[in-house]
Amino acid sequence: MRGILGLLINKQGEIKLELLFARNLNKIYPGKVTYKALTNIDLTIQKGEFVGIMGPSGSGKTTLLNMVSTIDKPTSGELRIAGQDPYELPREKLAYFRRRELGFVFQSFNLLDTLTVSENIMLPLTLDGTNIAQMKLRAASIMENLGISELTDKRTYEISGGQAQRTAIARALIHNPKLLLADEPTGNLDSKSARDVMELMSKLNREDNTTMMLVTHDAMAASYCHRVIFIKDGQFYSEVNCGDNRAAFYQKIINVLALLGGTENEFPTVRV
Ligand SMILES: Nc1ncnc2c1ncn2[C@@H]1O[C@H](COP(=O)(O)OP(=O)(O)OP(=O)(O)O)[C@@H](O)[C@H]1O
Repeated sequence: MRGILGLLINKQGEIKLELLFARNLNKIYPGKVTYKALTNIDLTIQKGEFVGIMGPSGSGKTTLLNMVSTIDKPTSGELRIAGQDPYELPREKLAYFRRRELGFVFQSFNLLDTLTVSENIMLPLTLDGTNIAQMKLRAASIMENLGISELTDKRTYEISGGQAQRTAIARALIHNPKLLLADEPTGNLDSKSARDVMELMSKLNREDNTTMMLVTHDAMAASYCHRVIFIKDGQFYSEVNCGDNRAAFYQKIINVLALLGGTENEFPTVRV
């Protein structure tokens, strides 16, 4: 039974909060030749879940992420984040909703070179007008939690890729977003740093119950999720669940990727 605010009561009588609820999402890109990038996508993510999205190049992953991140409106379908349809909000409120409720982590880190690590992390709070002492406290606390306290005064060009991604994750989480959206967060990292970043995301998900959606080509990264949804040609293809054996989950992901096809270099599946 589904109520308001995304509350769902399952057959066992447990109350679950649907952080993300998407039904029948369709996206048609207009143009001389229109292109249907997503067809009837259903996706539900419950509070505290860590969900991966995979699929070959051009399958619609970024399009889906853009819909969920409220950057681009679906052509049709229903979307709610924590019970709110973001596209019902007027423009200014939508920008505020995106800033308050969502956190973003990108492949290219998107840090500002002119700022120190801690200034980068505090950036979302400066936009909200939080006072400086409070911002510094919050930044120090999250940096300690993410193991990057020693980077406080460093500039972004003085830190490694793995440290830059940790900084970006700290920045994404400093305002306690309801949903963290990560787009290929390991795409620019060597395999050791990639593992470290995924370990960190997994820890944040477990310990802080942070809800996460991860778009990736990387089976190793995806194997840190609770479940992975595969899309192909803009449509749902299949879903695999982690269960309690991550090695077996990794193998299941590899198997689906093999069935999905794609170019040889598309899925870097060699990280075991
Ligand atoms: N603005 C746009 N206008 C027209 N077509 C687009 C637009 N953006 C994406 N597409 C098309 O929609 C399809 C899905 O693109 P999308 O970027 O979502 O795929 P993807 O799975 O993220 O791919 P990749 O893994 O290569 O990043 C592709 O065929 C792409 O060419």
